Amino acid sequence: MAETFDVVVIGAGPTGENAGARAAAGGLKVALVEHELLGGECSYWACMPSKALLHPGETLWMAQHTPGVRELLQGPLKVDAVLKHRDKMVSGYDDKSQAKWAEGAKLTVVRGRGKLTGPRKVSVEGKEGKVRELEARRAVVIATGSKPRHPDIAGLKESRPWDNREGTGAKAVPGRLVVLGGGVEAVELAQAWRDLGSEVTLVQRGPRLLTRFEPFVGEQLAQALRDAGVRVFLETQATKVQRSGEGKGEFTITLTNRDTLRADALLVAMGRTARTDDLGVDTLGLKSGASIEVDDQLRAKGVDGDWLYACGDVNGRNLLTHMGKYQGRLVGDILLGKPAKAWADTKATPQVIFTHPQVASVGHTEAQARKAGVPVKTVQYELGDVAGTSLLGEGFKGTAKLVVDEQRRIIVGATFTGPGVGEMLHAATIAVAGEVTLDTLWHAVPSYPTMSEVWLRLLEAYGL
Ligand SMILES: Cc1cc2nc3c(=O)[nH]c(=O)nc-3n(C[C@H](O)[C@H](O)[C@H](O)COP(=O)(O)OP(=O)(O)OC[C@H]3O[C@@H](n4cnc5c(N)ncnc54)[C@H](O)[C@@H]3O)c2cc1C
Ligand SMILES: NC(=O)c1ccc[n+]([C@@H]2O[C@H](COP(=O)([O-])OP(=O)(O)OC[C@H]3O[C@@H](n4cnc5c(N)ncnc54)[C@H](O)[C@@H]3O)[C@@H](O)[C@H]2O)c1
Repeated sequence: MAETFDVVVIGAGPTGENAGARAAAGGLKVALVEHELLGGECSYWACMPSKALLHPGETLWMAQHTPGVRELLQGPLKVDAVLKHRDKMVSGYDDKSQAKWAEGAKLTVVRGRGKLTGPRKVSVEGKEGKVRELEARRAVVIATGSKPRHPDIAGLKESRPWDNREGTGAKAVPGRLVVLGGGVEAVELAQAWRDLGSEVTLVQRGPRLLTRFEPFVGEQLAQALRDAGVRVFLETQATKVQRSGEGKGEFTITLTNRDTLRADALLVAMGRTARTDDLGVDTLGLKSGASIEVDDQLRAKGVDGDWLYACGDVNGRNLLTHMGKYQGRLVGDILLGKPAKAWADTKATPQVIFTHPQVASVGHTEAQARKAGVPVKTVQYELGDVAGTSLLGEGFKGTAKLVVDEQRRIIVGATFTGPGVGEMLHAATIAVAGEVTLDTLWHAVPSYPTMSEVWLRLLEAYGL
């Protein structure tokens, strides 16, 4: 006999937790199904550990630019202390505190692997093989996240390389690390392990790093990584990977430019795919292993009856924790009968890359806005020319760029590079999501002497 709930959520990452908690707060009876740790990839093997590894290096970098402080510095980071800090940030890979939170949020946690067995029906197989059948009166929400994509490179899979789990969780610093990929994960983890003393080589197939961002971002970051001692190969790919010692020894990586790299660890950071294999979506006519396409109400396209929702990484709209949480909250509201529609994830998505310098962006790049037919005017200003930046540290640089819809006189995109710019981003997110006109922004006066004064300079450069 099936256990009945109003809503069954499969996957208890940040997205599933938010969807479930929102629905439960409104009075619905919610089951939250999880087969690993409550908190998902983000809490244990992605956002939290990577930022815990990056922050000490960034603090050191800031200190190295600060007269009176840099003279006090003695030597490199204390590796043991940084790794201990990382372990604390992932709660020792234990989800006890998350389970307590779920209880407080009135969620019924069902441990095991969830699988759709028909409309509104989910079967959950626990570790010991015991199966529980669940039935949802209102809806099933898929929030199963994503997993690393390993391209078809000869010998790669057999060599058992690192993915984000080892890349954020390693217990020791590899002497030589090769990173395949030039996206967000690649640059952050290349930076983190370099800061901790590894000899890092990054191999990117594209002409620059971070190709989804404004071109100056990738160029500046490649330079910053090189200055930090990372070897950066662009327009290069790995063609073959070999490993000695029965999959435990040294890696040999052959590149398209005929170079051969040798390494103690190899990190694959080449994108992610939706976790929909073995989920039973094929029984509903959806493609197993592919993202679940959704409408703006996060309803799975191609499934009748308004009962199947998908949010977070699994729908492929935006692979970011805060956007998954946003979608989760919207689904919770929709299930409570409130009018809600996702639009921030197509026009006002913010993202921070925690390298040093940081990268922060929201909305469209210039190229994306032009492609969307927006009448574009752009303005750019060097962050180093703002008084607040020079006070923050000697020789700090960076760039701020606004993409403006000239007709509506609103900002449709903003990008910043520089020290600590992540904390400056929310002002831009408010301007983009709120469609605040430039004439109103002129009266949003930034404090002196902060880096935010770059807003004034950008508006002046626009012509205000
Ligand atoms: C190295 C790295 C660093 C990152 N850093 C950031 C960052 O700084 N900021 C940011 O915004 N984003 C970051 N991201 C992206 C972020 O991790 C994801 O966007 C986020 O985890 C997505 O949340 P989710 O809940 O959709 O999926 P997940 O966090 O993947 O959670 C899905 C959950 O579903 C469970 N599950 C899957 N299948 C089943 C099943 N059949 N039955 C039961 N349970 C199941 C999984 O065990 C997991 O707990 C990073 C990613 C990586 C790889
Ligand atoms: N701070 C953050 O917000 C943060 C940090 C890490 C990851 N994330 C998110 O996690 C997701 C995954 O990150 P990611 O860096 O793996 O993905 P990504 O899509 O950002 O980058 C993938 C990289 O792999 C390369 N690549 C893909 N296929 C390839 C192939 N066959 N051969 C050679 N190169 C190939 C691409 O050129 C690109 O450089 C992203 O959506 C990202 O936004 C976010």
